[in-house]
Amino acid sequence: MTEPTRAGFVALIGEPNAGKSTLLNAMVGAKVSIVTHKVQTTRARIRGVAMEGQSQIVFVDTPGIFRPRRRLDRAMVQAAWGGAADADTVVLLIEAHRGLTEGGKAIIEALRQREDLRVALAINKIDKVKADALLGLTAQLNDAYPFTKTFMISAEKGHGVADLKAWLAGEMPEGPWLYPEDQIADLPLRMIASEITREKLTLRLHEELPYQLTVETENWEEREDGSVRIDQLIYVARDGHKGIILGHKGETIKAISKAARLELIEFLDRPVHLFMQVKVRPNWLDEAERYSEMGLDFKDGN
Ligand SMILES: Nc1nc2c(ncn2[C@@H]2O[C@H](COP(=O)(O)OP(=O)(O)OP(=O)(O)O)[C@@H](O)[C@H]2O)c(=O)[nH]1
Repeated sequence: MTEPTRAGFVALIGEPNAGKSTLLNAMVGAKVSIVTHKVQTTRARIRGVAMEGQSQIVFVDTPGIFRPRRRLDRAMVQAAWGGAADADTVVLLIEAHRGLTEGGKAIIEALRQREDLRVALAINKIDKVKADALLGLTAQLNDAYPFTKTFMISAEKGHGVADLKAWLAGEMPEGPWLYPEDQIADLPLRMIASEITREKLTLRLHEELPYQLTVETENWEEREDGSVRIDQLIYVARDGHKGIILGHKGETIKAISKAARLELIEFLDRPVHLFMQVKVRPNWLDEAERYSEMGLDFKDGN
């Protein structure tokens, strides 16, 4: 007899930088969500689809849950909790070397308020600590919350990822698959292209600036010769920011554009012509349209 098909949603939650995007990419086996060393890089509720036997696991990669101050931050937190509430299973990532931080405690406190959730614990970055340190941390975390199951993983090195994935597959409810088997992400290609450019900007620019800009893919043109022309706009809040992104004689934006183009060529597997323009829009952080482009809800007021 063949196994029944299963399909469901898994939300990855945790503090910024816990390794959610890295884990998602490790399970889906392709780069779908941008990964950088900087915190709070994930804005949209990006999904990746993983297959394991007869199970289809749809991952919701949520923005790090943190204390929101600005409107954009609040929209991100809203999206994070929205992702958790829709999920069949939630996986909380805690960094092994940081242990139970104040931020981690706040998330656990919030989880306690929601009895409907099934939450597994994944202690990530175990490559950074000694094995005996993990026992104490596991006990401490399981005292703080009744996790369905505990995993010790290194999302980056791949340790424990297969076990976690196999377990999640078994947790998915029986039902038909939600996506075609070969589809890895339901993000529109335009959004993936914007994310790739935003990642390159984040890697290249310093400090706060990456959080004060947004990238939109305005035009996507498939050409007869098999190549694609992509036009992107980078919105910044200030003139000064525009100058930084352009750099001396346009060198910075050229380097960013080149890096993004190379990645797009690899991702799309065809020639790419990429054009970027930087626009100053003092109020982009308060414009509803910018939010829907990022897959976030815009709330009136603050
Ligand atoms: N040593 C080690 N580093 C890891 C591991 N998993 C992730 N990292 C690193 O931790 C950093 C943050 O990882 P991300 O996957 O971007 O974290 P995130 O939780 O998605 O972050 P936000 O998008 O800011 O919420 C990156 O530099 C990763 O390479 C791991 O298992 N071991």
